[in-house]
Amino acid sequence: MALAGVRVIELAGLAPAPFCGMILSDFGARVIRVDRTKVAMTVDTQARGKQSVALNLKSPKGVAVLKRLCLQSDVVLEPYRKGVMEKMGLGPEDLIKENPRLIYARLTGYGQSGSYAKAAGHDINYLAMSGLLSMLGRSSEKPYAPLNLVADFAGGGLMCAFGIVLALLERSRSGQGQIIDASMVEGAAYVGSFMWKSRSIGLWNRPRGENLLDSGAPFYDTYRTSDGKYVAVGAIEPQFYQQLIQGLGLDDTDLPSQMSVTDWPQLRQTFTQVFATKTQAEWGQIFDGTDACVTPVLSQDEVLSHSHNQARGSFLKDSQGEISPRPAPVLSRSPAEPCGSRDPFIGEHTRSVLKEYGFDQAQIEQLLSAGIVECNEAKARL
Ligand SMILES: C[C@H](CCC[C@@H](C)[C@H]1CC[C@H]2[C@@H]3[C@H](O)C[C@@H]4C[C@H](O)CC[C@]4(C)[C@H]3C[C@H](O)[C@]12C)C(=O)SCCNC(=O)CCNC(=O)[C@H](O)C(C)(C)COP(=O)(O)OP(=O)(O)OC[C@H]1O[C@@H](n2cnc3c(N)ncnc32)[C@H](O)[C@@H]1OP(=O)(O)O
Repeated sequence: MALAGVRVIELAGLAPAPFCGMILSDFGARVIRVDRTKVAMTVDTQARGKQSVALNLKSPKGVAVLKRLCLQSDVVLEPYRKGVMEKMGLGPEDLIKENPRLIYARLTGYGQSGSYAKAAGHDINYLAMSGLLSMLGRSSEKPYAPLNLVADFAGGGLMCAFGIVLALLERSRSGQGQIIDASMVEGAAYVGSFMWKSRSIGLWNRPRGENLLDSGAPFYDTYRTSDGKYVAVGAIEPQFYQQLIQGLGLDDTDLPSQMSVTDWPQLRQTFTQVFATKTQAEWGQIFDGTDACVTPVLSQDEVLSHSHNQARGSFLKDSQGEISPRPAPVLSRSPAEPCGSRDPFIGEHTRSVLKEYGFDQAQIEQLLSAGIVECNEAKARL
C-alpha cells in the first residue's frame, strides 16, 4: 500500500482527526491512537485499522512515554486547542528537536494564530467563518449546514491527510519533518475555491438558493416521487436538459427557455408535478442509460445493492456487518486495503506497542501499576 512503513501517532479527538487517521491507515500507514486512561468507551467511530494505547498525559511519565513513541514515528497528529500540547511539554519544538524527521500535524478549527485560535468551536462555526455557510440553503431560508461534512471532513480531516502526504513526499527529498497548521476554516474555504473563482462569471449573483447550483435552478434539484422517495436532477447542459424534458414526457415548445431565471419557479412546479406521478424505480427505468443526469437519491442502506455501486464494489460490509464506503480514490498498483476486523478497544494494544517501541517488561509493568498506561487485552479476548 502507498503508505506502508509510515508510523503515525494520533492523539484521540472528536471527528476530523479520527477521519484523517483512518485515511492514513486505509492506505497502509500504521496508526496508533493515544487514548486517555480511565475512559470506558471511545467516541472514535473511524478507528478502522488503528491500534490503541491508553496513556495518561497529565503525568510527566506519560508525557515521556509519548515522546518516546514520537521519537520513533513519522507523524504525530494532534486535534487539541492551541497551546494544549505546549502546556504538556509536547509542542512541536519539543518533539521535532528530538526527532527532526517528525511531521507534526495540528488539526484545529481556527489554526494556530489569530484572535479565534484558542476558542472552542465545531464544524458549523468553521463553515460559517469560511464564507461558505452563507451560500448554503434554500431561497428565503436561513443558512443550512450540510451535516458536518464540509469543515470537519473535507476541509479538516481530508485536507490534513493531504498535508501529511505532501510533507512525507517533501521529507523524502529534504530528510526533514515540518509542522502542519491545518485550520478547518481555511481547509473548508480552500475546498470551496470554485465558489470564489466562479464569482467572475456570475454564478452566484443572485440571493442564496436562487442560483444555478444552489437549488435555484429547477434542472439542478431533487424531486419527490410517487413512492415518497426522491430523485436528483443535474441536467445543466442544453443537450442533457433536452433528454430530461424528453424523459419527463414534456414538450419543449410548451416550456419557457431553460435559462430564463424568472420562469424557474413555474418550471420547478411543472417538474414537481411530473416527478410525483411515478415511483423512483419507474423513473430509473426511464432515465438509466440516458444522459439526462437523473439518479435515485439512495439511502445509506440502499447504496450497497445499487447495480453500479455493486459492480465497482464501492461500499464494503465489515466483519460486524457494518456498511461503509470503500476508501477512495482507487490506486491501480497500490490500492487501499481497509482492515476488515473490529475497531480497537481503548488500550487494547498498550502492552504490544510499548514492547515494540523498546520498553522492557519491567518498565511496562511499572507504568501499568502506576496508572500511567492502561491495558485492555482481556476485554479484547472476551
Ligand atoms: C460536530 C463535530 C463534533 C461531533 C462529535 C460527536 C460525534 C460527539 C461529541 C460528543 C459525543 C458524545 C459524548 O461524548 C457523550 C456520549 C459518550 C459515549 O461514550 C458515546 C455516546 C455519546 C453520546 C457521544 C456520541 C458522539 O461521539 C458525540 C456526540 C465537530 O465539529 S468535531 C471538531 C471539533 N473541533 C476541533 O477538533 C478543533 C480543535 N479542537 C478544539 O478546539 C478542542 O479540542 C475542542 C473540540 C473545542 C474541545 O475542547 P476541550 O476544552 O474539550 O479540549 P482541549 O482544550 O482541546 O484540551 C484537551 C484536553 O484533554 C487533555 N488530554 C488529551 N489527551 C489526554 C490524555 N491522553 N490523557 C490526559 N489528558 C489528555 C489535554 O491535556 C487537555 O487538557 P486541559 O483541558 O487541561 O488543557
